[in-house]
Amino acid sequence: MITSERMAMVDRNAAALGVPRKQLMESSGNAVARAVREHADPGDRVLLVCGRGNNGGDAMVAARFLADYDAHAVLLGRPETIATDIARENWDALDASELPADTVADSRAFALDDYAPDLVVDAMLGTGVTGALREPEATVARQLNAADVPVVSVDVPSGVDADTGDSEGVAVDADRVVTFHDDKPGLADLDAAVTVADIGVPEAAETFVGPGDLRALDRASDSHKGDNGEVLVVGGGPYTGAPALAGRAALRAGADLVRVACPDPVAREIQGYGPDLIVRPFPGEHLAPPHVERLLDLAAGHDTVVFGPGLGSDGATLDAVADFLAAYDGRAVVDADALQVVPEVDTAADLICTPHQGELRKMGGETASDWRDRADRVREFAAGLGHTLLVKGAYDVVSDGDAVRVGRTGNPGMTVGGTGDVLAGVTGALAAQIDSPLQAAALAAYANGRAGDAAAESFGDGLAASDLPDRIPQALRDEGE
Ligand SMILES: NC(=O)C1=CN([C@@H]2O[C@H](COP(=O)(O)OP(=O)(O)OC[C@H]3O[C@@H](n4cnc5c(N)ncnc54)[C@H](O)[C@@H]3O)[C@@H](O)[C@H]2O)[C@@H](O)CC1
Ligand SMILES: [K+]
Repeated sequence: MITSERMAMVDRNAAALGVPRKQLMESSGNAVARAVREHADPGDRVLLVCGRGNNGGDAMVAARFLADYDAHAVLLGRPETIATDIARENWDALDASELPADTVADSRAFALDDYAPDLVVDAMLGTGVTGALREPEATVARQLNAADVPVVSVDVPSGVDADTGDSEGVAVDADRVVTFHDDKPGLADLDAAVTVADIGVPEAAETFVGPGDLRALDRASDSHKGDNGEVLVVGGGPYTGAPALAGRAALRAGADLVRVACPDPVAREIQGYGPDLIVRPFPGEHLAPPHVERLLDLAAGHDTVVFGPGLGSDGATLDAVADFLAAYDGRAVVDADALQVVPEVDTAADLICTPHQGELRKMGGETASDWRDRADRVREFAAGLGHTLLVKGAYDVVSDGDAVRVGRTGNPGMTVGGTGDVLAGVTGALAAQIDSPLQAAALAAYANGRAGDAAAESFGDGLAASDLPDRIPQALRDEGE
């Protein structure tokens, strides 16, 4: 099953892999023509009703594959109003090839009987539908539903929401649906036979995080209306730079506000770095159980907590981490030494754990040299743990115990200390903006690697972790769109 939102991401990722949407449309149209062949005989009259979006484009392609039928394409609207370049190119190709095609500008001009079809291909609207069908689509849908003619719908019956199966007004009552790439949740309860057509989307477009995944952020900024979240970084002790790097990275990944809770001496140093980070010091040299109550209060006012950068592995510190996690029920990123506590602790929190492979082994997980084997193991381990894992490596493997995503951006220069702190901060900020922890972690791995790649262009293997945060904003933009 795939939602329309995820399909749009995968589609963009496929284009980035060199399989553009027009090529997918060609496969889709071909699949539609194959379905026609199963339900009608050569010479039969086939009416292809095309909308002005890419759903219509699929049927325009199909018309080219049906030369041995009496096929006729009807565009609902004037050609100038076709919404996408690739649909228009396919319409122009029909026109230039002098294949039977005409346009219907308004509902009064359409009468199904004029075509006397043996079969209708419904390509008015696909996943791009919003609201109730407008005219002339609504009238055409009513005529199709009233007639005794078999209807094959392209991708989804026109008017039906592919994610929910709902329709706000009239929708096409299809006999058969040819849907693309993967089944859609909204098709399950319809009275139609559903065929899933493989249209040649490489598996890599789903597995490897790509520019399409950046859409998760666009959507997040629509729904949160500018509220990009507040992040609390809990870190510092033996190390000072780590929480500051994580905090700065979280700001650059779009968090509205970042506070760093750290021991007094670390706080004084972080304040010296500049005005961007708000510091909430606690007494002593390192985190310990007496600090936990105050941390919990503080955490309650934040969307996510990034736990771990520079905390160290003092016994009292690890006890404090365990106490915190046992009582916390929000969302947190856990990194570095704090990770070893996670498998033992019973927590209601929603955790994203970001171990490197050594830390994963310390948590009881297994690694493997081949990334595919590693992906299987990470998925199993995440399922057992009940949390999301982002296992760092040349290929970063992300899993919530169900789905797996792999980030393959980045370069060997990033083995320098501190890049993990940056990643933890970016993950915290994205997890404050994106609902799915899997998607937030996957995008964080991708953006961190891209920022590292941009830094390597200037500094090669001499890159430093502090080069990364300022390169995160660009790494979170899709320049190819
Ligand atoms: N990977 C993909 O996502 C692929 C998608 N393809 C096809 O592309 C379709 C999606 O294409 P689009 O995003 O262009 O969307 P659609 O073709 O579904 O519809 C978009 C058009 O419909 C209009 N519209 C929206 N709501 C309406 C309403 N209630 N009444 C009347 N008109 C309405 C819009 O103004 C727009 O012009 C898929 O369903 C599928 O058929 C395929 O070509 C291949 C690959
Ligand atoms: K359709």
